[in-house]
Amino acid sequence: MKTDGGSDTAKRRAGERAAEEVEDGFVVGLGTGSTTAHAIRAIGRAVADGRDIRAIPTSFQSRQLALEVSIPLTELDAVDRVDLAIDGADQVVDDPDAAARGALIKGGGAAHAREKLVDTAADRFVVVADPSKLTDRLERSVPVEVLPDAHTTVADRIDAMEGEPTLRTAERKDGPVVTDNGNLVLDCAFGRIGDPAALAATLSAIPGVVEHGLFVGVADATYIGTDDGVEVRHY
Ligand SMILES: O=C(CO)[C@H](O)[C@H](O)COP(=O)(O)O
Repeated sequence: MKTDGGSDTAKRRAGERAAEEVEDGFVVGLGTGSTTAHAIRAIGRAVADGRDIRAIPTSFQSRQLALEVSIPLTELDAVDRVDLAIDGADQVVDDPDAAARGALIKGGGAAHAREKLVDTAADRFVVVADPSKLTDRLERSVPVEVLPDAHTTVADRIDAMEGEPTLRTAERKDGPVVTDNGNLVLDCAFGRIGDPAALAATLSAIPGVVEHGLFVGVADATYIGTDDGVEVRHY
């Protein structure tokens, strides 16, 4: 499983604190990544204690973990509502004065298409993060999932926007990363992103783009695990 710079203690605190928000009868969206994995394990313990919870995973990885800890699974088209989604992030805008406060870059695990689907469908979306994810301005490369046929045409469009697209390559397979949806990922560097909402709209409009990892105005709160406790930001 991919892990980033933050301490595992901080990730665990954030994940377990978010899992406390899951009530009896809830349908919960399960994000992807090492921080969310702590929430999934905690939800598994709540299920083992008799709590009635159903979950919608956002990736093969979160589905496998949910099965391992015996959380009953469901699908978006089988439920009337998703009460809560818990998901990690690669960067979170944490400047109280920034217009884009709470905006995220996601997709470090190439799961951002399903994550965006489930996170935006939820009544409440809680981000779980450690302090290494916080920033005053988004500046990591933005993962862009593309149809395989479109990877060169989308890359050309990104170049024309003065971005730098790089086809994500697999670590233990020759060739590119293939997403759970059978698509490819271009990691697109734009430097410091001044207007994430405008960039998000531009990327969404490119033919062949399935989904990008900019989540703007989507999160309701971020739970930041630290080595001392958990800080909560509400948006
Ligand atoms: O967006 C994601 C996967 O597509 C993850 O949520 C993000 O990469 C954070 O992962 P981690 O908690 O392991 O740092």
